[in-house]
Amino acid sequence: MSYQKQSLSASKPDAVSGEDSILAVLSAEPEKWALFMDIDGTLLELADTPDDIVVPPSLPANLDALATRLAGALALVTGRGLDYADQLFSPFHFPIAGLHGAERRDPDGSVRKAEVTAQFETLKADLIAETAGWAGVLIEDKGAAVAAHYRLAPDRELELEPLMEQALRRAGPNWTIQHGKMVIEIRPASADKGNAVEAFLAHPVFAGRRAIAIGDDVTDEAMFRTVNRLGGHSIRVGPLSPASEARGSIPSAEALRGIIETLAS
Ligand SMILES: O=P(O)(O)OC[C@H]1O[C@H](O[C@H]2O[C@H](CO)[C@@H](O)[C@H](O)[C@H]2O)[C@H](O)[C@@H](O)[C@@H]1O
Ligand SMILES: [Mg+2]
Repeated sequence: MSYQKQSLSASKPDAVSGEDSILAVLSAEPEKWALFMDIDGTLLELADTPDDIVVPPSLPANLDALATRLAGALALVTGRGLDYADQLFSPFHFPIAGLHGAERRDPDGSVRKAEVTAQFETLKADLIAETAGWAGVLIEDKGAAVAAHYRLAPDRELELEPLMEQALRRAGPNWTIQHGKMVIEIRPASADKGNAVEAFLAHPVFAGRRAIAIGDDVTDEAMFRTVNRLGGHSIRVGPLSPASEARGSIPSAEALRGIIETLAS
């Protein structure tokens, strides 16, 4: 398997050099690193709808073996709801942040969930009703967040934008808009993926380690900025882009799973 090698943090004298790779770095000194990975588009290929994703049967156990090698310093950081994302990797339960950072389960098992107000429940029901006739548009109810997907109806993006902006005004200041791949979401404003990474790093299992964050989308930029600031490595799945603050890249989810499998064995 091949993957792009980039100068990951050239300005830092102790940084991993451009000739190194995530594989080499993690293999050489697993006790020094903490790994934060996004799910959709990063560990898994994107699918037409949220429920159509496929988790390769070997992935959960490979993640568990890698987590063991990192002494537990591996977390999933996703826009999915925590419970939904968690069951994808059953029977394992990794430290996980859901709803783009608003929900979190720490290594000690303690769970922090975002509050769903009655007003937000009404708003979600209204969004479902308002888009009922929009063929291909899918409203994903994630509890304290809601996503309007238009992957199967790309022409609807321009109509969904004002609809979601209007819904955000109804939701109030505790929520914010999150754009993503063929999706517009309203998520809790309380935390982003960067905040989630920092919260994990404060936990004894992760503390003192340098962070590697791997993601593919706009929401992952928050954790890229955080790990860059903290002297870690930011890796984008897909080509490097001037629009992204990621400093390294891996070509595909399949390539990442290959790296995980190698590290797990
Ligand atoms: O942060 P992530 O783990 O990458 O989650 C981001 C969103 O992923 C899901 O939507 C995306 O993947 C779907 C399945 O591949 C795809 O159909 C959709 O177009 C993508 O936007 C998920 O449904 C969202 O809730 C996540 O926020
Ligand atoms: Mg993603």
